[in-house]
Amino acid sequence: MVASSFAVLRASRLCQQDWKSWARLFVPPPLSTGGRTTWARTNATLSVEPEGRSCWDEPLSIAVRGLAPEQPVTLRSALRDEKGALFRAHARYRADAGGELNLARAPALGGSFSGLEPMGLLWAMEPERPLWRLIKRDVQTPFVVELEVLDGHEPDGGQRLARAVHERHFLAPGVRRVPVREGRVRATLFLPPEPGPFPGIIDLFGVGGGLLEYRASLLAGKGFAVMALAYYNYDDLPKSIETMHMEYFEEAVNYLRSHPEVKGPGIGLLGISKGGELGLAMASFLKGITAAVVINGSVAAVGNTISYKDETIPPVSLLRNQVKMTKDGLLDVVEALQSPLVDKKSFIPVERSDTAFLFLVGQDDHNWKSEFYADEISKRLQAHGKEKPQIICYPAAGHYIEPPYFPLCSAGMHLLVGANITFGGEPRAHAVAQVDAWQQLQTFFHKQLGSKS
Ligand SMILES: CCCCC/C=C\C/C=C\CCCCCCCC(=O)SCCNC(=O)CCNC(=O)[C@H](O)C(C)(C)COP(=O)(O)OP(=O)(O)OC[C@H]1O[C@@H](n2cnc3c(N)ncnc32)[C@H](O)[C@@H]1OP(=O)(O)O
Repeated sequence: MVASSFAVLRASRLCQQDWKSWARLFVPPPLSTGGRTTWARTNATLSVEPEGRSCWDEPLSIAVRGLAPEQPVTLRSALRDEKGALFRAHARYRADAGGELNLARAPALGGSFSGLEPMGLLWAMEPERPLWRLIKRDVQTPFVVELEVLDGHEPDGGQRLARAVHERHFLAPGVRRVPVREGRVRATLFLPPEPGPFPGIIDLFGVGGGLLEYRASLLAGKGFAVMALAYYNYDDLPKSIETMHMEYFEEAVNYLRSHPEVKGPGIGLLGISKGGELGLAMASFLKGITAAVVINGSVAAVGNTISYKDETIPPVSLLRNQVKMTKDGLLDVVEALQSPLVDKKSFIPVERSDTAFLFLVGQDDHNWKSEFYADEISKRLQAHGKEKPQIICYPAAGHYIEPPYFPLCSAGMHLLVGANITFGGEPRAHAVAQVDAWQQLQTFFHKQLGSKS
């Protein structure tokens, strides 16, 4: 791993609105009636559809009924992650002439977002704890989202008129979760409801390691057999890694390809960030990979060597003097990796691959130059007579392009750098990118891997 001497920077200025007391939410203040319109309606109802529960990647229909005509209200949302960190959003609205408010038709007038954003109360959530990323660790439990309607336009002040609690699940009904401990492989396989076989996909996250299952579990709900694969910092795998041995990943590919519920002949790969870089290396060195989706990946080995049999790809040089400081006191490392066109030995030999590629690129990725890497891969593949990859670029989207409705993580601790860095992205554009990217990658995998036969 890259050694780090950077002190951890405190970037609390980035922390969004500091809500003084969560407890105050539940203690409505008395209504002032002296000469002012009293709007509060105790018969207001908040409806969320589907009712009670849904999958995290499903859109919701949110409406309030029983308000006064043109009544100003504030909607608030909140959830806690499994570490107890609170994420919240709020937006100001006005009811229509009939005392109704439908988020599919009414624009938000301000708050955490503005304009017509039916899912803004989810994607615009911000962590109370600075630089904290919304991560789902246990996919067998939902995130519980609390929604509230408050009288007036003061997010901390108005009387609460209605409330709803909605569970956002990560396992669609019937999806099976199977822990995998086969040979050296440490993973979790998610299988759609029977019967199979299903197109198979290996899912890889990035630096930090561990075993994140939420993307694989959601994708299994779309008809794929998806194996979330750990490669370090999990179970009996190494805590850190100097060299990424492709033989480990080969074992995982072979395991999935030979699974009785996985349709052949080849499988798909999905990787983000370092996971995208690894996906590219797997597609270059290993057999049996028909399709790969790389989300903001690198074409160079970064931070560690990649090895397969007697070949090694050394990491690109770090350009420490290119690390910048943002006005928010974060490091910007986007210029801090040497180009693989200069450090040529660090360029992953993609030209050897017969895999079909889809690159999903956030054009405001500040982790590294994802768009440049995708373009260079495309040039290299075509120069070697290989199929031109599909590249989809998302303006103003940052590094962590997640499944729909995950709030943007625009900055945070980077374990490889050892400091808080900016990951880029503008919340609304990033939310749009996530919805599209999720659909695009499913369409791509269905086309390349075939639907279940
Ligand atoms: C010497 C100078 C160097 C100069 C360098 C110069 C240039 C470098 C230039 C460029 C470098 C770019 C290289 C980038 C390459 C790779 C890019 C990526 O891969 S981006 C990351 C993508 N990764 C993932 O998506 C996987 C994320 N997974 C994880 O992080 C972990 O699995 C985990 C979810 C955190 C779980 O792991 P674990 O159970 O072990 O976690 P812990 O609970 O023990 O926490 C560990 C650590 O993480 C902090 N943490 C935990 N949860 C969160 C959260 N939700 N949000 C923010 N932070 C979280 C936690 O506080 C712990 O931190 P600490 O130990 O400090 O307390």
